[in-house]
Amino acid sequence: VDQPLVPKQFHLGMFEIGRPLGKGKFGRVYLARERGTGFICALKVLYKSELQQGTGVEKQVRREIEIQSNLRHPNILKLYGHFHDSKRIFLILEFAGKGELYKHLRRESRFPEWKAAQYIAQMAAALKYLHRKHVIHRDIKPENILVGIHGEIKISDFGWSVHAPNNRRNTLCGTLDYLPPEMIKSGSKDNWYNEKVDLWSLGVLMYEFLVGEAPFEDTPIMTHKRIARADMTIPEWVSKEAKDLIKKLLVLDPEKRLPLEEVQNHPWIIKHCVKGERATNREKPAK
Ligand SMILES: Cc1cc(NC(=O)CCC(=O)c2ccc(F)c(C(F)(F)F)c2)ccc1-c1nn(C(C)C)c2ncnc(N)c12
Repeated sequence: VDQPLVPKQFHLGMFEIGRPLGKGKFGRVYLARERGTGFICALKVLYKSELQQGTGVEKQVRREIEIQSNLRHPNILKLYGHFHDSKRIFLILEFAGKGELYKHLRRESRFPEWKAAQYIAQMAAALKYLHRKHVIHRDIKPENILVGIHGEIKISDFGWSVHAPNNRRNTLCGTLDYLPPEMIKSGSKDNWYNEKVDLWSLGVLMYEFLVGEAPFEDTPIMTHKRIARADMTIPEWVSKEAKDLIKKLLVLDPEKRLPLEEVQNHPWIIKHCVKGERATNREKPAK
């Protein structure tokens, strides 16, 4: 694939800044076009003052950029490069033409099984790629997923949370819904660095795609309790194949969760994602 944004040294003058796309997690995001090639991208502006000061973070930022720059997968938001001035860090990222997945989910309230299956298949492929590179996402949720111009999903903010200054704040303030049992139980944290945490969150994501709300959604205290017991009910109108896959991912013992290869070969995925006669009829013709 030709890499349009090749130069190692970027600077602000190289870009025409377009409309603001919104506020991202750490900064403002603008549509931008690289003057030379006309390449469209998303430019994220972060204020150094907002990133925790102190040497630790600078190192982490560099490591984060290092990890993200050499990841290349169709379902992972590409970081093309970065540059900074005295006050700001600029990230040049892939433009996701259809914006935030969670907005689509809220608007449609829940996804039909064929669409949910396609998204979960893409997530499994992206997570398999990340895990092969020893990157654990640890923050899989609809808010961290964008949609590309062709409807394909793009995971972002990956690895970022593994290296993020895991001050309890951003873990506690964010939703508990997606945290696996091993991350809410106190005690040994070594399970936090096991990639199986992403399998649990994939199960939570699949449930939320199909049902429109997270499986353990409740008051924080109750969510905590219900996650620790994997206490959820799946509505009877969910297909039995989908129920089967959810139950094989939302398993308390990390070692017993269905591996990504088997997720990709699960009957529910095969039924909806294999092109041609076996795929069930869909609203949209197969691309
Ligand atoms: C631009 C954009 C970026 C991201 N993800 C990230 O930036 C991850 C964090 C990161 O890569 C990172 C890497 C190194 C590093 F040092 C730091 C640090 F420490 F400095 F913070 C952070 C997620 C989404 C969007 C986004 N947002 N939008 C609109 C919906 C607002 C969009 N609409 C269309 N296309 C889009 N791409 C977006």
